[in-house]
Amino acid sequence: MLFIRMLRRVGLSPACGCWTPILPVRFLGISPRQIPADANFHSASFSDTDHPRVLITGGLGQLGVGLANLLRKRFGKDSVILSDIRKPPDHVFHSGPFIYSDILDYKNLREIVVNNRITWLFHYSALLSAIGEANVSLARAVNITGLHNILDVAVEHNLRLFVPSTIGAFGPTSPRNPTPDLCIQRPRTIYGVSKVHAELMGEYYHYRYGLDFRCLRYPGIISADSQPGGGTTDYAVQIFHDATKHGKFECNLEARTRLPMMYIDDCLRATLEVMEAPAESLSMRTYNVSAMSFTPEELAQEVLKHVPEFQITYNVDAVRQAIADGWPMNFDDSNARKDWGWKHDFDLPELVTAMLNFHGSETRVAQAN
Ligand SMILES: NC(=O)C1=CN([C@@H]2O[C@H](COP(=O)(O)OP(=O)(O)OC[C@H]3O[C@@H](n4cnc5c(N)ncnc54)[C@H](O)[C@@H]3O)[C@@H](O)[C@H]2O)C=CC1
Ligand SMILES: CC(=O)[C@H](N)C(=O)O
Repeated sequence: MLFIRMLRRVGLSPACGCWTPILPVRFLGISPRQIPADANFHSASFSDTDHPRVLITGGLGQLGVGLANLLRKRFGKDSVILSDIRKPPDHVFHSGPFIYSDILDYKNLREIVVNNRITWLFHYSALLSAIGEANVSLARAVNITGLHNILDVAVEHNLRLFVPSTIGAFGPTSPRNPTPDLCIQRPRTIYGVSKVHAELMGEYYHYRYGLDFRCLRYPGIISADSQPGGGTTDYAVQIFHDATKHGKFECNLEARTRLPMMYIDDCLRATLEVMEAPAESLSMRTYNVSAMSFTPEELAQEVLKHVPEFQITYNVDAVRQAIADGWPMNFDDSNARKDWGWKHDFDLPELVTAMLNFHGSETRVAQAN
């Protein structure tokens, strides 16, 4: 009798031995916080359509604005709300709905989801690898406690949830060349530990409560019109800026440090594709995605083809180098390619051309003014 009561409490039926989805619903309180009447909602219409209604957390970092642009093209401007704890620049504020949201404030998150009838959530808030090592307790709060809030709000409101993971979810004892989806994961940064936790918690909530959790492990992402937020792969963004502006670049990783990388357009397209993939095509809930892999000296050689006077020097940052030395060198993304048809567009030459075109035109505009 006692045993049956225990089974019921954890949601197991003694007859079939199977799980029933008892939700981890928190105490239902009413948040004193209301979204101000003058919030920048651009008269969002929430009439029922086939389109998802999207919330992006941590949306003012390197990737969020680009993701909002892509999703707004597909689902309509007012269907996608960008949020962050920072103040948006004017062009972002005027490009579509923006709202303040601190992922550590659960009631505020729930209020936003309810008031805007959110159906898809892209959870981008995080402290990245290098900045996380400089502030472990904040990284632990944002990346782990914040994730718990996101998971709970997603399961409570039946959201489709995307959480990005990273090459940083692997460590020195993982196979590094190539790194498959399923292998040893013993990262040595708080960032990596929090991302392994996110992968496992998301998958657990999927199997335990039916949460539609989807996760891609991104490589280092390279973008032209947004700055990286404190990672180990940041050099591969800064190099283009310095090459066009100064003709030289000081790299904080060793010349032969090989890491997987991806152009932002590929990254954001992969994110939308996995979110739109039919559930039955997903044999897993966490996938590696990859495009290319290079070292600083290989990247510099490619830049040199366009900027003949370009020079690279090295001044190695010990923290970033130690992190990079434990990360994958090549990423095996064959499961993503097989299951939902992932295919990258940008290899190293196309990436370098796209980045230099952007920065070159910016520099020419600046010189003309
Ligand atoms: N950029 C990259 O190369 C890669 C990024 N990713 C993941 O993609 C996601 C987005 O990355 P990025 O845009 O590069 O990050 P980022 O560091 O540029 O931006 C993160 C954003 O989170 C916000 N944030 C911090 N604390 C918050 C809080 N308490 N509540 C709400 N927002 C908060 C920050 O204000 C910032 O705008 C992250 O989860 C990151 O781990 C994964 C692999 C590679
Ligand atoms: C690869 C990542 O997750 C990020 N760019 C970082 O370097 O921390």
